Amino acid sequence: MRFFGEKIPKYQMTKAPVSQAPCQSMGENNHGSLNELVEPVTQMKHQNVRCSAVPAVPQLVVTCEPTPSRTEHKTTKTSALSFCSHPDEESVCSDSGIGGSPAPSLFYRKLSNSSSTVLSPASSFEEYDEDFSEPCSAVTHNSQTDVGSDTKNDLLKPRNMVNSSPLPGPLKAASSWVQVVGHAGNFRTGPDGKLLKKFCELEQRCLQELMADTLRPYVPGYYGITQQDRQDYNTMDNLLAGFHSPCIMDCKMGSRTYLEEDLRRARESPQPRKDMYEKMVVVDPAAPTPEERVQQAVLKTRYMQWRESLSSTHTLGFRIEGIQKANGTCNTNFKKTKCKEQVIQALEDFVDKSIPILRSYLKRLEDLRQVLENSAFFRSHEVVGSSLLFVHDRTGKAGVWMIDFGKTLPVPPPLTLDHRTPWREGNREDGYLWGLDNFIDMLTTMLSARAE
Ligand SMILES: Nc1ncnc2c1ncn2[C@@H]1O[C@H](COP(=O)(O)OP(=O)(O)OP(=O)(O)O)[C@@H](O)[C@H]1O
Ligand SMILES: O=P(O)(O)O[C@@H]1[C@H](O)[C@H](O)[C@@H](OP(=O)(O)O)[C@H](OP(=O)(O)O)[C@H]1O
Repeated sequence: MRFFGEKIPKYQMTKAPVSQAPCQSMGENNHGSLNELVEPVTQMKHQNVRCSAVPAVPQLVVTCEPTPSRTEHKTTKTSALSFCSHPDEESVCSDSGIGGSPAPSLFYRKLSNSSSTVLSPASSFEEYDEDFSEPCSAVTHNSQTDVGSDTKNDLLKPRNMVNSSPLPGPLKAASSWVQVVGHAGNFRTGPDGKLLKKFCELEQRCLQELMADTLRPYVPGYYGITQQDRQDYNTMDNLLAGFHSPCIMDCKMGSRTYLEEDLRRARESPQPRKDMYEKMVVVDPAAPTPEERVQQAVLKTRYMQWRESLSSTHTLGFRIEGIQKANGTCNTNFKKTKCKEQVIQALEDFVDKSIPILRSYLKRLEDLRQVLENSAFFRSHEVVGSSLLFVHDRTGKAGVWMIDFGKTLPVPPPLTLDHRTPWREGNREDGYLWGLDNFIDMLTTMLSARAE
């Protein structure tokens, strides 16, 4: 969801139609549809107007200590609106290792969503604390078992992105961070224990707005832009701070993982991707259509829809992306975790069958649901590809936060979303609350089963 190099995110240039799109018929309890790309929608009339719901972004300047080990000095950010432009920057990772995004200047590739259970580079969280010299290299995950992945490059590139200078004492907590899934090379640990995520203007706008919304306690605190080595980062709280050897789970929320705008772009200028074809056939050789087989490539939206139907995204409105256990074991092999029983089994394993932890998560999610239902931000945004990050440790401390707002878009007023209505193209609904309802029901079921 990164848009490095883009002048203005395309998503902000388009106002999606509200009612004129034809409705795909979808069964009950199914918030997704696999057909959108098969039949081009000719009745849609998109207006290319700038979305007025996007507020002006105040200039933010955050400076931080230069990296002593580097010859390049950081420059102070002067304009919060300018994009970091890395048009030549190669994809930092690829699950397939064969090509990556068709538009490398616009998108960053994803690394860490592995299809296998792997051991974290460090065997336990405590080890990260000791590793002052390379905080992220020890904590950035890579799927060494991903088929076709260019493991050497994948491992090296993220490390090269890391500020490898020794950190002074008070920053020790900064090294206590682990990335479970997501695009490699997107993060750095920053000063004062903060987390730096590669700049994405959409995400910045959301985080800024969220700081003034009732959702604030449920998102990482946002501290503006930090520039390091000529790269801009959004600076945010490290949600793992204060946990000891945490267990971490990333769940992607919603019944849809691509934007309506992505569909429109795919129709207007289809860019079949070989890397996604490869990822697809590794999981299911029979999945590509004959046409895709000839092309040896699939559209991203088609790949995303396939991933949604394979996992619990369509049936439950959320899916588990990855789980890191306290002992450093990391499992990102949840692509086919689809039915309730499979999800419950993964959750039981995640909490190590702990009833108090389950109760804490349930309470936190119920509170979050209440806040979401009344949040001005939430009602006015299509929240796609965002995750809930679950964190607990052996002391019994547990928390859940919303992360990843790179594909969260304001909807054109007066449109508002309830996040439960099944998606029909044009209504912008994302199924977030439907997924949260299902999650809460599942935890409730798990707890009542244990009470029997
Ligand atoms: N504020 C945070 N505090 C602690 N860990 C975080 C935080 N934000 C992200 N992470 C870690 O980084 C991972 C990836 O985060 P995020 O989804 O924001 O990245 P991404 O590269 O945008 O992912 P995606 O592939 O879904 O686009 C999370 O699973 C989590 O382990
Ligand atoms: O989990 P998988 O199967 O590896 O697939 C990736 C996943 O859907 C990411 O969410 C997506 O990034 P965005 O959410 O940012 O679109 C990425 O697209 P990308 O390859 O274009 O980065 C996909 O490759």
